[in-house]
Amino acid sequence: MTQQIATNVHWHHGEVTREDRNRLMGQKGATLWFTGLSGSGKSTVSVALENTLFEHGKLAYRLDGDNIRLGINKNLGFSAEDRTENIRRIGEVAKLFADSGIISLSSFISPYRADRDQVRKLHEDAGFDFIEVFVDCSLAEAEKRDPKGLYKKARAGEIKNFTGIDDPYEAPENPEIHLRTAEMTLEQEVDTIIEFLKTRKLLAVD
Ligand SMILES: Nc1ncnc2c1ncn2[C@@H]1O[C@H](COP(=O)(O)OS(=O)(=O)O)[C@@H](OP(=O)(O)O)[C@H]1O
Ligand SMILES: Nc1ncnc2c1ncn2[C@@H]1O[C@H](COP(=O)(O)OP(=O)(O)O)[C@@H](O)[C@H]1O
Repeated sequence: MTQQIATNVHWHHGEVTREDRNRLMGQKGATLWFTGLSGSGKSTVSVALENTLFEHGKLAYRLDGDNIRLGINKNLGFSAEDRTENIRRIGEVAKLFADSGIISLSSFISPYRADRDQVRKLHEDAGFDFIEVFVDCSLAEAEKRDPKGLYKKARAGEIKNFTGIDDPYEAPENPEIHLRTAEMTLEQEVDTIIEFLKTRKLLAVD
């Protein structure tokens, strides 16, 4: 947990409440957290889900590893410390999205269980839904797909500390949603998530 350095700072409350925003949006702000190996399908599933939600008048916003690392987190690499800081910052951003009434789709390898649990706590302590989605396929399958050619480079020693090759991935023990992407179609994966969101009553407000 990064220490608070600035002192004498306090959260400033507005007059429009979280519930007001949710009513305006006709949905409940929440965070879906996609975790899995590179090439497991995190981005593919979140893009398809965003499309389906949009078609149904629901607003989601994707926070994606590569995109975030080109901007807000461009000063971070892939050491364990930097991955932890990457996830910490994204967790805070996702929480702001949840507060705004938007459903954020956060797709990061997020290899460390403790880092994901920290983001979960951040959300749940503030009363936000945090839905961990384990995007699961074997290393062999991810390597066979190799959509960006990164496994090939990692095997050739051109990328160091590559998750699954010479860096760890700690699988979720109790994710809300478990997608086995070598056995399910993309459509089944999206349906599974939509059903879960409906069960949690996140796609409507009373
Ligand atoms: N060493 C190493 N290990 C893993 N991944 C690497 C590495 N170097 C670059 N990349 C590319 O960066 C993407 C992963 O970034 P993340 O922010 O999701 O990583 S992490 O959560 O901080 O572990 C990852 O994206 P995805 O393939 O979409 O997972 C890769 O494109
Ligand atoms: N059932 C499936 N779900 C998701 N992706 C799949 C599936 N079957 C095959 N794929 C392919 O696997 C690759 C996953 O890549 P990507 O979504 O970029 O993964 P990640 O974001 O986890 O790195 C894509 O080329 C996608 O077409």
